[in-house]
Amino acid sequence: MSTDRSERPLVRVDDLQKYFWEQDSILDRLLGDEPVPVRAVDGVSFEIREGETLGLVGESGCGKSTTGETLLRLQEPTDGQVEFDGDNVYDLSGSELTDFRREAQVVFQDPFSSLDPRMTVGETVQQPLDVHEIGTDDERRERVRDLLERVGLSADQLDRYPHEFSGGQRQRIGIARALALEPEFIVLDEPTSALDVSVQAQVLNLLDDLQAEFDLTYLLISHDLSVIRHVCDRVAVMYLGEIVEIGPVQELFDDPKHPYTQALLESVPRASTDERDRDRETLAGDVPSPRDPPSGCRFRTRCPQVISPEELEIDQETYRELMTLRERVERRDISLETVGDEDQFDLDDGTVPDEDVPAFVEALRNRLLDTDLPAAHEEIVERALAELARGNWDEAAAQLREEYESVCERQNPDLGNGGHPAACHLYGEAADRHEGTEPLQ
Ligand SMILES: Nc1ncnc2c1ncn2[C@@H]1O[C@H](COP(=O)(O)OP(=O)(O)OP(=O)(O)O)[C@@H](O)[C@H]1O
Repeated sequence: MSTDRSERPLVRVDDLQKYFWEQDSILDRLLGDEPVPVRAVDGVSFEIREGETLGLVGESGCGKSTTGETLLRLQEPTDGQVEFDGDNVYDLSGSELTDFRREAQVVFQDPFSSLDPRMTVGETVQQPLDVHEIGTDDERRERVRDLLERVGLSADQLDRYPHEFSGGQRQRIGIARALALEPEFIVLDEPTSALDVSVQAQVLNLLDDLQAEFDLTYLLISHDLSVIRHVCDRVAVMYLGEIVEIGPVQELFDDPKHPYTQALLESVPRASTDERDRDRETLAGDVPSPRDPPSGCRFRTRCPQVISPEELEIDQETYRELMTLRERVERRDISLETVGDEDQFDLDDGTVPDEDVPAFVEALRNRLLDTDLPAAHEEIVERALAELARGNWDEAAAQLREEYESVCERQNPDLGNGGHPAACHLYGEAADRHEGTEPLQ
């Protein structure tokens, strides 16, 4: 947004974690199971430079809001550190904490629920001034009038209630309230997502003007790539509680490195049908649960560029099919009872009689895989499926893992440093090893 930016970080987030425990089911508690946390934010590090707008983008549920709220200390962290202007936010108390609460503000998505319906607009905007005991009564009222006019409302509207305003006007009220204490930093959490498209641009322009006028630094949380592109200086991309890529906005849009960023950019709706078909392929599958994220790279279960072991020499599509097969074996998510024609195989004790194993394996293989495999792989798969026929799920999983395990599931790639890092094995050591073998796409 602004052009006059310094490189000095105003906010420095270091390995921030926020886990939630409170949503364990009653059944879990009755059974006395160990609570399993929701790992909403799982070790994120980034900086926000003075005067810049950093965008935080990712699908719903990836931890954007929790990151914003935790770094403002609206939520206590599970671990990690946030420095604001050189001080660790979580160590602050007393007047230092009060100062931080003035300097760092938030604007929420939903102007309907974030404004108290029983308070007039004047009271809403004045409340932070009252709480922090800034100025005399007259000075506070004067400041509220100025603020309302500054955000494009009229000072005559002071005594009205939120329901008398449109969505865009209510968001302006939220912005005026956030500005009341002359903050340095504002977290904008989906500030325009609840607004009509025509109003969105006006509110974004207002935020841009205010940033220049008051030297503000923004963290803009949005799932909307067009908002990010038009407003941000740099962008951090989040997936399942982690930052997978961060870089200058233009560079990230022109040259996205992480397969997740590439998929996000390609999934922006386009006009032509062909493109839309492609989009569906690029971000296939559901986001895994943040209670039990995949091992290694968290995106690997949906990644179209998973790195296969070096010597395999099979294409990406076939490898992806084999990975899916393996995951199903590991989860025991294959119904053996329904293999073949009705009552063809007798599975009374969970195993197939020896003489039926070859026919069972053939029927199961044809049900599970669409692709023809090179002979060596056909053999490996059939051997593993024969273990299933004998009820040996763990052995089948072990055999498949030994042949097909990817570096992407063994190691979680680091984000690294520099101007535009991406947390992906395609850019790490595995990439060097991979060079010159199979094409990745
Ligand atoms: N108070 C809470 N208790 C338990 N789990 C929570 C809580 N708040 C958030 N979560 C979970 O943490 C994860 C991250 O949520 P968060 O709201 O930060 O994501 P988000 O990227 O901002 O998504 P959205 O855009 O939908 O708000 C989600 O799985 C969410 O269900």
